[in-house]
Amino acid sequence: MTTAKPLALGCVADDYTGASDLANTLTKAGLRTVQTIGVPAPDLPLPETDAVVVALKSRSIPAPEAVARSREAEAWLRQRGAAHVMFKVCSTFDSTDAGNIGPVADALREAAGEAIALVTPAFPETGRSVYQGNLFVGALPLDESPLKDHPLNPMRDANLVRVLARQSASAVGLIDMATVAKGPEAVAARLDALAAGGKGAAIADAIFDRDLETLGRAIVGRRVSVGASGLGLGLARALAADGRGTRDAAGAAVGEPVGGYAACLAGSCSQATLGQVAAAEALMPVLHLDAGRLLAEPEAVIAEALTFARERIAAGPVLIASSAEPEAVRALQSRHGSEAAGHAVEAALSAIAEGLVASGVRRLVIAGGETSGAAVDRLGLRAFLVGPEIAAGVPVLRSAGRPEPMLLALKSGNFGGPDFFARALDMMG
Ligand SMILES: Nc1ncnc2c1ncn2[C@@H]1O[C@H](COP(=O)(O)OP(=O)(O)OP(=O)(O)O)[C@@H](O)[C@H]1O
Ligand SMILES: O=C(O)[C@@H](O)C(=O)CO
Repeated sequence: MTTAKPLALGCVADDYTGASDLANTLTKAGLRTVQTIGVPAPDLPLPETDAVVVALKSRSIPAPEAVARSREAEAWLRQRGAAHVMFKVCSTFDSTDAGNIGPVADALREAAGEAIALVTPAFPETGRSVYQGNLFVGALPLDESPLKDHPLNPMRDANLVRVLARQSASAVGLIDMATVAKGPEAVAARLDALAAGGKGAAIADAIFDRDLETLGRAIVGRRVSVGASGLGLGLARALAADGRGTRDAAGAAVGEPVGGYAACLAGSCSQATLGQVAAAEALMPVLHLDAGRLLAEPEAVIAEALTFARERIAAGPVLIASSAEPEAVRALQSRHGSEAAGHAVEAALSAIAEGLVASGVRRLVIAGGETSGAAVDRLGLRAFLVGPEIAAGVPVLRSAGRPEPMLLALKSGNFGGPDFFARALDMMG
């Protein structure tokens, strides 16, 4: 990576859509940002940038591997001058009692030589708020939201002090709203008091962007933090205010149209994505994959999906979806196991992505974090420049380091409105 000035901010994201979400937020807040896929190889030419988000696919892998990959990314960011490294996690705190938020946060805090790390997934733009340590998705506590049915990590407890403590070696404290409302100095003092009392992590309340700006100002001079894009917003605004940003950062040029065909893939089973797939039926040909048959005879299902696409993409975009309602997902998982079913479907969708690109697709919309990660890895994409925002948390991305550029949209499962696929394709045209 060739960049002259030291990075204002380094970020390590635990999935690709989350990385895009954060890169979008940082760009809008005034930091020119590049998203890389993994730690970039030395030969990867990248523009001068204020921030780098290193995207990993580490949310649902064994914790020791997630820790190793995250520490490698953190070290790379420090070498490029990042004084602060933020570990980007899901705004719905997607994790299990095995991790990986706790183990990775512990490791990055230790690597940074910090006594305590502030942690908050609050992201008001998408309706995520934290109060008394409890995470709300809209008006619902996390454990009453659709996230309770997540295929890989169903969230069954809204109290993040408890959730993080179960997966962390650190004792976990709380920075409550009353403290946040007093301003950054009060937050910093509370952090130091918790550290003195033996806490290694502190869940911070936040409901509005102003709360995140307070948190950003409180920790911008420290070396590590953990959060979703809301905390990224707070840090970016603090850094931009200190002159560390770029005036025209928002919506970095996506460059000339990339041409080629367009296609959409959906592996997310979130309620938002299910609604988007349903809305797409009126706009483009949609193929619903039979996940049960896909596990039994993947090659046949992949070949049929690519035939479906090849017969139609010259006339316009198509959508290929494995997305299903929770009860259907649970039925498949009960027969094959959650991880095995998930990984098999991801592998099939990534093979379809490869076949689509081989058939001339250069504009690709993908719904789902794990699904996006599998497809981007299969396509060998190495980095992205951040373009205009399609929907909250989802920018247009232009591939970097690829002979024939592509445009992508990597949509977190819960993000976007019913017209997301249409909006994305329109902005990538
Ligand atoms: N019909 C299905 N039955 C069972 N599992 C499925 C089915 N379709 C997709 N999956 C799996 O469900 C998981 C969906 O995870 P993914 O991260 O892609 O979406 P998401 O969790 O909604 O998005 P995000 O991580 O951005 O919130 C993947 O492992 C995918 O392979
Ligand atoms: O923070 C979020 O909700 C998203 O960026 C995400 O991480 C989904 O995988």
